[in-house]
Amino acid sequence: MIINLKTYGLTAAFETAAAKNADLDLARVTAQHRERYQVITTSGERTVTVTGKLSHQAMTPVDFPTVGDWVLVTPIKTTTEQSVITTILPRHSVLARTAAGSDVTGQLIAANVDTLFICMALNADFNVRRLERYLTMAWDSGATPVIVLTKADLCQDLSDKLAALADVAMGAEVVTCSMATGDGLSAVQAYTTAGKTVAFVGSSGVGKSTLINHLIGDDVLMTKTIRADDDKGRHATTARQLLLLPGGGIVIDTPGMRELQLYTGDLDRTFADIATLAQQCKFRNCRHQSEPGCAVQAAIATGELAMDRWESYQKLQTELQYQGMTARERENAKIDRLFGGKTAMRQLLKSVKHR
Ligand SMILES: Nc1nc2c(ncn2[C@@H]2O[C@H](COP(=O)(O)OP(=O)(O)OP(=O)(O)O)[C@@H](O)[C@H]2O)c(=O)[nH]1
Ligand SMILES: [Zn+2]
Repeated sequence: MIINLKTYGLTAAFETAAAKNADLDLARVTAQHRERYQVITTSGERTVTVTGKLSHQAMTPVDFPTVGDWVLVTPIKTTTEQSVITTILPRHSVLARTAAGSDVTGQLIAANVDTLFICMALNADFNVRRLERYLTMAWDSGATPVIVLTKADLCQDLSDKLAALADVAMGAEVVTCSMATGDGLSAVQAYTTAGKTVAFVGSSGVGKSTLINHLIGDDVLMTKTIRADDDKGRHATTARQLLLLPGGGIVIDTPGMRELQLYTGDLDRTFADIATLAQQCKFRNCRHQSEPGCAVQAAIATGELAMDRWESYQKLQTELQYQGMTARERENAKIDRLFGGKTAMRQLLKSVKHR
């Protein structure tokens, strides 16, 4: 079977770039698992690594392939031969994160994304300042941002919110949708046309997975629903990190995108049960570890407070304490990390060269 790589987003520019090395196979990276990459070629999927030369010459993580990259791989002529990536073709967009507190380590999250959906829910999550920040960074990545306002069914003052947005949209188009009613799904689909690569960013819980599942279709949606209680479900669904949509578009959903989501909620409100318990601890500054008279640990012991709930609270709390920054600073820092983008990456490369 011969696969038409245009289905996977191949454009004339990449085709031309690849033609200079006719002895190599053109491929797109569909998933990454540490040093191993899953790629798609005209002859099907392959698991590959990078050549020693590429690895040796790489100065920073941006020199390694990432999901969405177009690469050249060595052909396989015998069944025992192992195909390797020799070249990464120039990227037209790159989503990256830079490590906090360090300017030399960065990590790519995805490459060659055409449309970046910045998702924001039309409930308490709605925050114009945050959106502004996301947009600035998104334009820097090379991808075209589209603002997707989710959960329209929960919104009573849509026109007010749209008016507040108008000032900061910076030329980005705005789409409003609700997956509860299905309204606006077709407006999102209008961007996921044949050969176009899209990705979704936004705070946790705004409805990205729900939207992606609607784009993929009912079958996948069902599997996801069945797996909702299984905390391994997420990994199962993201094993393939570049997905083809039935309508012809391509979605990139890498674990890296998920890991860097912003938690913007109010911890004490989201975890009111834990806040109430904490007030009953013997010591006011109880850290709820092994202090005597700790009501939180007591509740975990009796099962009144589920361990995984306590763990997710701690995880979010750590996130909120992120280097002792204010909520605003922390949020900005996280967005900066998510959208290291070209500018940051260029600086990153420069700083390495100057060592
Ligand atoms: N009312 C309403 N709820 C929605 C809508 N879309 C999603 N939800 C709900 O919002 C919750 C979070 O949705 P997800 O799709 O998991 O959100 P996410 O952005 O993928 O969040 P993470 O999984 O943390 O990355 C789920 O309970 C959904 O059922 C919507 O349009 N309206
Ligand atoms: Zn305590």
